[in-house]
Amino acid sequence: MIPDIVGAGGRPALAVRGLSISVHGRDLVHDVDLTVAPGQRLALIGASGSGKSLTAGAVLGHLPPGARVRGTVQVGGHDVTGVHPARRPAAARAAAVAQDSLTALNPLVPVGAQLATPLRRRAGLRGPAVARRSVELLIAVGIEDPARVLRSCAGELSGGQRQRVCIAIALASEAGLLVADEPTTALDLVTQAQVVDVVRRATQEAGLLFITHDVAVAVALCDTAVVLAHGRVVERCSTADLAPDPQHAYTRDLVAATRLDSVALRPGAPAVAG
Ligand SMILES: Nc1ncnc2c1ncn2[C@@H]1O[C@H](COP(=O)(O)OP(=O)(O)OP(=O)(O)O)[C@@H](O)[C@H]1O
Repeated sequence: MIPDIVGAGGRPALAVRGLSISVHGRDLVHDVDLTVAPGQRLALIGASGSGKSLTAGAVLGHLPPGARVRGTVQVGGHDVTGVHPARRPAAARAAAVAQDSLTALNPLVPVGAQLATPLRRRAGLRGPAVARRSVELLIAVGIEDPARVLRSCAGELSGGQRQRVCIAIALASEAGLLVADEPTTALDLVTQAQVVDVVRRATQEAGLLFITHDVAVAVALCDTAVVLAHGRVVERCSTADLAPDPQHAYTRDLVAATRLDSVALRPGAPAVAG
């Protein structure tokens, strides 16, 4: 039973309970609980190796060979623990945005064709509706010249444009949960702020699980924070309390290591299209 269900319809976008993961017998994630309501943005924060990506992998159904999972993962109210993404019901769909947009996109296939796949398979669109929705999605993520970008391959786009395209592809599947694993890490500060703004606008209804080691980005984008250290949750709080009042020594170290003065990242900062 899940005690803290929140959000529209009484179903959380994501409910993780007692999640433990071992890989080849090594215990790496221990007893993690996470709840994300529709429209809620939760940051899973931790240093490198703390278990963020393994946790995200369990949510998405992408764990490495040799991984064993205990506990449960529910997406949209459906138990998807250990279920391959292709075998999950439509209501339990999670869309992913990865850190490296260059490898996330097929370098040989134009953006238009990559965007059309989830629009046909997931959103059920056909004919001219696919092209119309593709343009709408690219405009929604701040692409100024959607016609050119639809014709382009990944290598012809800037890093910021590629990451916007990846977000558009994730949105195209109309999933109730977006899982973004360090999607801004490879970007410069200004582009990072733009992508944060796009993700913020894109998750008004879907839940967001945002994986990051960067407290500044978490504070700018998310309402809730869960801090992971050595595979265990050491702190959970509102992001508003994270920097001024970190409770755990590990969180204090993460906060100390972060630039919190980035004006560009502040919520409500003007977005620059690119
Ligand atoms: N395929 C794998 N086989 C064995 N160990 C793994 C595997 N993937 C991750 N690990 C180990 O699990 C631990 C957590 O890794 P994970 O990738 O989840 O960390 P992370 O917090 O996402 O780090 P980063 O921010 O560097 O991506 C690390 O000790 C890592 O070495």
